[in-house]
Amino acid sequence: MSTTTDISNKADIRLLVDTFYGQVRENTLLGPIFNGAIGDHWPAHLERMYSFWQTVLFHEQDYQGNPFMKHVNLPIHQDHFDTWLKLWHASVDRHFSGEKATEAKWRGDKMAAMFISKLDYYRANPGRPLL
Ligand code: HEM
Repeated sequence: MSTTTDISNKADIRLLVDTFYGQVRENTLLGPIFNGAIGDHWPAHLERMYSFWQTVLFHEQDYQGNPFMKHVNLPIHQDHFDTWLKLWHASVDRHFSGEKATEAKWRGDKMAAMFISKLDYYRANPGRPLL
């Protein structure tokens, strides 16, 4: 029998996001990229990420923004996304199980795949917006 419960409220999202970015910051591949871009704005970044996942998982319009464009100029490739996903899945599994936990991992997978595909396009076609 499972000993963990599902993601069910904003406190759960905070725990998940805090766990994930705690791992990210210590990761030798991802840590320098995040710390370089975010500097001393971690509290603001975490607040945005709580809102983002609240919107994605619970359909509450808490987050507004254009996540992809924040990644366009970062030096990130497949191996960074593989590591991001490994840490994201591990953070979800560490605390939660159930429908929302599965969805959180699935959404991470889909958005990472979409980011990689769009990054490939932007790098191959500089100055030519997709839309
Ligand atoms: C290689 C993997 C990734 C790296 C290194 C990365 C890095 C970053 C960094 C440095 C920022 C802050 C940018 C800034 O404030 O200037 C950011 C923001 C963000 N990232 Fe990522 N990211 C990655 C993958 C993802 C994925 C897969 C998702 C979606 C599930 C995601 C969602 C977001 C969102 C929502 C923001 C906030 C955008 C805003 O401020 O409105 N990231 N990311």
